[in-house]
Amino acid sequence: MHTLTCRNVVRKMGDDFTLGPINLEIPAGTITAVIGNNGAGKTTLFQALSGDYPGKGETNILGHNIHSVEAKAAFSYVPQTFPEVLPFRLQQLRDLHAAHDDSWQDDRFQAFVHEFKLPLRKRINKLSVGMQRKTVLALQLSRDTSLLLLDEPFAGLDMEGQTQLEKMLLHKMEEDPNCSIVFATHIADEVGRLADYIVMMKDGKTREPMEKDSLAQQFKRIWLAKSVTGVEEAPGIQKVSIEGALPQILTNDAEATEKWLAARDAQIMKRESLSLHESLPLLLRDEETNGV
Ligand SMILES: Nc1ncnc2c1ncn2[C@@H]1O[C@H](COP(=O)(O)OP(=O)(O)OP(=O)(O)O)[C@@H](O)[C@H]1O
Repeated sequence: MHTLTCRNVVRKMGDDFTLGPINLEIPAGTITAVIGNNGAGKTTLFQALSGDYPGKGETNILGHNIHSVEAKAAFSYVPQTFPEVLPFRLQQLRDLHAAHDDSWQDDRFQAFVHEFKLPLRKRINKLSVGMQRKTVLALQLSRDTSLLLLDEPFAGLDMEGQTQLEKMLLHKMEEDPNCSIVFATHIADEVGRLADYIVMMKDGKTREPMEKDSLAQQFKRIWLAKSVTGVEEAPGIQKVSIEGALPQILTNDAEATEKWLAARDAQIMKRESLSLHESLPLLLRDEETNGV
């Protein structure tokens, strides 16, 4: 079952940038990290997924069109900027949700207020940028919804806040195993700790979601017993260097590289998977080279 489906979603932004066409399916019970370099279109994608745009194509949440009342009730959205809440006080927004929002969970809200130490009676535009984000996270995550769309939710949070948010998101998944979370991030550690899937963006387009764990199989560092002629041209090769006396290669397609090496009787001394800190930038660089 899919929590969110997108069919041929296209949004033109001025003369220079077009989002899509986006075709995307987010399975129930999964966490997906959307990654991409600055300007790749992540925020524009989140605006499109939330129905916050006049564009083409169709987005459904739990089978309901994004513009329907049913769909609106089924997801929470934390955008990158939120000018509409700034003039209010958190208490006023809490009262509004408590009175009119069937999905509102006040005990969860009180827990957020306590954890994030949120002031209820101060105008939100008088809070620091990080506190403003915590405020909007508290409001949106206190709604009992099946899909969380979070555009860079960790940006601007202090270290304690990042850890708290991470715990809250994992707790939400435990409480509601059919819930889905889609979040944009530039932080490899958050991808590592939270995501099941990674969706990569470049030039307004998304690639097929890939399993995070598959990256460790694909991206490897391999040490060879001696130099192999033409190894720079082997499939998947990202970099060839000498470490100590041993030639070292980085590959984004370990299986194909090792097949190529085996055909030349090259001896492998050691191999290790790359951390996400190393593999994600290579993945994004690869996109720059190969296109999507
Ligand atoms: N209102 C607008 N009018 C015209 N172009 C826009 C508008 N808003 C965004 N864009 C363009 O859309 C493109 C994608 O921007 P977007 O903010 O979605 O990227 P992003 O991946 O979220 O970037 P970042 O990682 O820096 O947050 C950029 O080239 C940007 O200039």
